[in-house]
This record gives sequence, structure tokens and C-alpha cells, in this order.
Amino acid sequence: MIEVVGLKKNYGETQALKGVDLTIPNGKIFGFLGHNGAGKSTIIKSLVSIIEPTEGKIYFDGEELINNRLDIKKSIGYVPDTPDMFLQLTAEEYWDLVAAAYEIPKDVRQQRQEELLALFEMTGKESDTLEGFSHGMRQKAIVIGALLSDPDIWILDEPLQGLDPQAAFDLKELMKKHAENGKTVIFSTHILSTAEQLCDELAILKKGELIYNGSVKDLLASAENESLEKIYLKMTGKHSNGELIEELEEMEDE
Ligand SMILES: Nc1ncnc2c1ncn2[C@@H]1O[C@H](COP(=O)(O)OP(=O)(O)OP(=O)(O)O)[C@@H](O)[C@H]1O
Repeated sequence: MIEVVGLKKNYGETQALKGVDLTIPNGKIFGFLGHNGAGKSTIIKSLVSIIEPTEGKIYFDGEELINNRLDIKKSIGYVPDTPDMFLQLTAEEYWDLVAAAYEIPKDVRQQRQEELLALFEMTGKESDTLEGFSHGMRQKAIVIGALLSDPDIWILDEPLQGLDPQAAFDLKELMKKHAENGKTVIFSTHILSTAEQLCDELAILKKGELIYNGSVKDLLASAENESLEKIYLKMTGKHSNGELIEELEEMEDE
């Protein structure tokens, strides 16, 4: 289980996280939802130790992250939202880097890489630079890198963005299988139908604050016959069609 306690992050004057408490159970698919700038990437980057929170603590199975950063990081596969680093490298060089960082034995890496390349239809692309890939292919290369070490915890920041329907389907199936095996998948998305279909648990953020942390089932049960999209839009404050029309009319009157 991952526990986030009183997490705050300020970037200068901007309070990106205003004291977030949440729990992420093991063996589930956990989704982060929230409008642009709500703080999803900031929490995710805190979980993978890319940024230092201003305040608050993070525990992985009871162990505080700052006390055992290296070991905890090794149990995580991370897909960033903007995979712009390492663009000059070929895919193979990028995976070499990941394999070295995670100390993956050569034979294990070879087998896993071949499986992932075949799954994502990337076989033969190993010598191409990440820069030369389309956005979706680059995303696939980053996902392959994140899964190369077969990590227990997957943390994926908008992983489906830019993937073609087949690759998106395959990644979603992998995410389900990983959770079925008792492992944890954490991801952020703006695609509410995907969240509804995939997630067991959710956190919904609004302007740096947590407005929901719990199961998708409970959330759907709280509003009869409404989709997650409708519930989410109501919770995040904007907009029913009527309200939007009213607002536009007011703007025209001004
Ligand atoms: N490096 C940074 N420097 C300054 N401000 C930042 C930085 N990173 C994020 N922010 C700000 O922190 C807030 C939260 O950003 P964050 O990237 O966590 O949101 P998000 O929910 O992931 O958004 P999106 O859906 O657009 O990816 C925003 O106001 C953003 O402008």
C-alpha cells in the first residue's frame, strides 16, 4: 500500500499541492483524474522521487520513501508525461540505460525486451533514435523501458496519450494483467471512459486539493445512472450544458 500524508508542493508562488492525503492499495489499478494543472503530475513525480515535496510524507508498504529511496525506486516502472529527455539516443541505447540503472540481468532483459517489442510492434526499430519516432512510437519506447525490469509498481503519467488503438488496447490489457497478479498500476488520464473501464480506485484532484479518493464502484453508486464523466464534471465544478449556455449568454450581454 502507498500512503500519501499531507503532501504539499509549491513552485514559487504556485501551490501545486495543498496538503493531499490519499491511499493507494496494492493489487489495484489506481487512476489520477483532474483538470489541467490540478496536480496529477506533481503527485506522480513525488511518488517516483523526481521532485522533493515542500511538505508531507510518502510511505511504500509502511516504509518512508526518503528513508529507502533507491530500493523503492527499483520497484517502480515510470512513464513520464513528457518523455523529452534522451531524445538523441537510439531506442536500444535508451533501454541500455534503463537496464543498467535497474541492474537487469542480460538474459532477462533480452527475453523481456523481445516480448515487449513484439507486443508493441516495435521489432526492428531498436536502432532508430527516439527523436525520429512519431509521438506514439516514442511513447511505446518509453513504456517498453519502464516495463523492462518487470517492476512491481507501474506509475504511468498519461500513458495512453498518442498510442494507436491497438497499442492502447494492448497496454490496457497489460495493466489489467499486472493488477490481476497482485501488483499495482497507477496512472493519470483525461480519458474518463478509460478510467471508468480500467480503474478500481480513483483520486480526483482539483486545484491541488483532493476531492475524491475511493473506489470507482462507490463513486458510480453515489449517482444513479450517471457516467463517470458526468459525475467528474459535476465534482470539478464546470459545466452542465445549461450552465455553459447561461455563461455564454452572460458573456454576450456584457
Ligand atoms: N516545474 C514547475 N515550475 C513551476 N510550476 C509548475 C511546475 N510544474 C508544475 N507546475 C504548476 O503546478 C501546477 C500543477 O501542475 P501539474 O503538472 O502537476 O498538473 P497536472 O494535473 O499534471 O496537469 P496536466 O493535466 O495539464 O498534465 C500547475 O499550476 C503548474 O503550472
